[in-house]
Amino acid sequence: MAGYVEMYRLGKTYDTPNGPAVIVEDFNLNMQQGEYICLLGHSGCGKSTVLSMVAGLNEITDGGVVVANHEIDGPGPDRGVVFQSPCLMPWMTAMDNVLLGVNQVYPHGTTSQKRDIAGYYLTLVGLGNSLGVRASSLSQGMQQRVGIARAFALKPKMLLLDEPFGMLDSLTRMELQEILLEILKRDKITTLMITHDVDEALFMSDRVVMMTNGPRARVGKIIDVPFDRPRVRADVLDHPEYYDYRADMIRFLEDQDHKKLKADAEKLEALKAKNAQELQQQA
Ligand SMILES: Nc1ncnc2c1ncn2[C@@H]1O[C@H](COP(=O)(O)OP(=O)(O)OP(=O)(O)O)[C@@H](O)[C@H]1O
Repeated sequence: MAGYVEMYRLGKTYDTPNGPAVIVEDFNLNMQQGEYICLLGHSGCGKSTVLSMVAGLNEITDGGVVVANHEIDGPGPDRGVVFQSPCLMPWMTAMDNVLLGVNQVYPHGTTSQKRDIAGYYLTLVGLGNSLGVRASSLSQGMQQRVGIARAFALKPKMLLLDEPFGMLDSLTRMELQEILLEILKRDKITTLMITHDVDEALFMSDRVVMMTNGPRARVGKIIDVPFDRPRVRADVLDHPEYYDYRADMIRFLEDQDHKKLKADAEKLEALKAKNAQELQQQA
C-alpha cells in the first residue's frame, strides 16, 4: 500500500579513506498520514543516516523518499527537524528563534500574525512566560522546548526527531514526551523519531521499526503498538502485553548484538590468518 511518506530502496554509501562504505541498503518503509514511528537500532547502524536523508540534509545514493506525493530533493519547510541539541541562535530570544522559521514559511503574514503563531507553540511547550528570554539563558530542557516549538510552528507535513530527549533528565524527558503527544493530538503530523529507549518507543509510537546492524542496514523488524490513544503512561505500563512487546524488542536487539559479535570475531580470525600467512611468506 502506498504511503503518505514512502522510503523506497533507500540507500547510503559514504566515501571513506578505505573505499565506499555501504551503510544503509534497500531500506523500505511506508508511513500513513499522521502515523508516529520510532526507529530503533544499535549505535552506528545508520538511523541518523536514514533520518538525515529523509530530512534532505544528507545526499541519497540509492532509491528515494516521497513525502505527500513529492519526491524530496534537499531540505524544505515541509519537514521539521529536531536534533538532540536544538541548535538555537544563543543571542536571540525564544520568540525570535521560533520567528526565524515562521518568517520563512509565512513571508506575507503580518508581524503580529507571525508572533501569534510563534507564541502559540512556545506556550504549548510550556514557555509562555519565557518568550523574551535569550536562548543562552535557557536550560537545556527549555532550549529543547524552543526547538520543538520551532519545528511545529513551520506547520510541517512531517516531523523528524533525532533523539530529541536524549540529553534531558528523565523527568523533563517524560514531560516533553507528553507535551509532544498532546500537540500531535491536535496537529496529527506524520512523525519519524529515533530513540535508543525501548520504553519511550512503546509509549510514543504507532509502530516501532528496528534496523539490522550495519553495514548494509535495513528494516529488520516492525512492531505494531496497540495501546489506545490518547496515551496515559500508567495505563500503558499496566497493559497486560506491555512486557511482551518490550521483551520482543530487546530480543531483536540482543540477537543483532550476537550477530555483530560473531561477525567481528570472524573478521578478527580472518585478519589473524592473513597476518600469519604474510609472516610465513616473509620467513
Ligand atoms: N559522513 C560520513 N562519512 C563516513 N561515514 C559516516 C558518515 N556519517 C556516518 N558515517 C558512518 O555511518 C554509520 C552510521 O552512522 P549513523 O550516525 O547514521 O548511525 P546511528 O545508528 O544514528 O548511530 P547512533 O545511534 O550512535 O547515533 C557509522 O558507522 C558512521 O561512522
